[in-house]
Amino acid sequence: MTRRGSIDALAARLTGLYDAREARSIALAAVAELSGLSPSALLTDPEAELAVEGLEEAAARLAAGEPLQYVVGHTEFYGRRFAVREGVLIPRPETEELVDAILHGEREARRLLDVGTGSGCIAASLALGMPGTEVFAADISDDALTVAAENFQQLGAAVTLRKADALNGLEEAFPERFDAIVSNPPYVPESDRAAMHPNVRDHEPGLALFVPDDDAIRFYRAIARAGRQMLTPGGRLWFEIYERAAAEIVRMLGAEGYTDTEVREDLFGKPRMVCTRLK
Ligand SMILES: C[S@@+](CC[C@H](N)C(=O)[O-])C[C@H]1O[C@@H](n2cnc3c(N)ncnc32)[C@H](O)[C@@H]1O
Repeated sequence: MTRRGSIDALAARLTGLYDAREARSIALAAVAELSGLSPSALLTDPEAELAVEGLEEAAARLAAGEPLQYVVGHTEFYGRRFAVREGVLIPRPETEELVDAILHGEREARRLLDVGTGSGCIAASLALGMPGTEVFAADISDDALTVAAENFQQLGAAVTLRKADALNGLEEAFPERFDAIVSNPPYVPESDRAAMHPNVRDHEPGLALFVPDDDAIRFYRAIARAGRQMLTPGGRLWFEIYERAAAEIVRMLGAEGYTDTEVREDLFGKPRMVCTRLK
């Protein structure tokens, strides 16, 4: 088949699951990845013959709704390649903004903790971007801990990784004192599950995404409470948040003893990040 033919055939299989434009861009990225050619090389010589090993298997997985990043086994985050697979959340571009804000806002930090590290994307980006800072990371999921450890090793990121429950006993798992605690915790209310795109809902781990509707800010509250003991005086919390929870999180942080709370918007203009300081 020609290069164009391979892309067209895959895009046709994905249409319905994705809109036509997205289907085409996923097909192009998948064929590029599997053929080892760049998307621009594929497009500049579309009539050249192309034999791609593994394309049929990849196409079947994509047509079943599996995200491209799981099928190819990696994604890009803050300029680096991270391994991802089923059981671990695929890092999102909004989270790159959180990393960027911390790299600029925590230049003096000696010790940082990332709670709910997933693929390790935040912790590794901070460790590599702040060579003088000791970085720690926690997750409750064994799948996440395995993938994060692989990514830290592959990227040469010096991160101390521990299994810990953010909702229970975080202080005991991390007796060190931190200048900042960072988290992009699960924050999607269960009632939003049905409206999510099936490739997220049916393939990414529920443990990484969902919280009960009647206590959607539970992770923020638990980390803020633990932070009173875990942070150095004036230490800061950095959270990625669900846009609709911003006001409730700000109120809770005030009640838990934090000050100078700031809500920042993401590239799409939605409240997405909170930074606050222990009084
Ligand atoms: C939204 S994901 C974020 C992953 C990664 N930090 C990122 O930004 O891509 C939330 C993470 O929290 C972890 N998690 C869920 N419940 C937890 C708990 N009780 N204690 C610690 N981690 C938890 C999940 O396994 C998942 O890796």
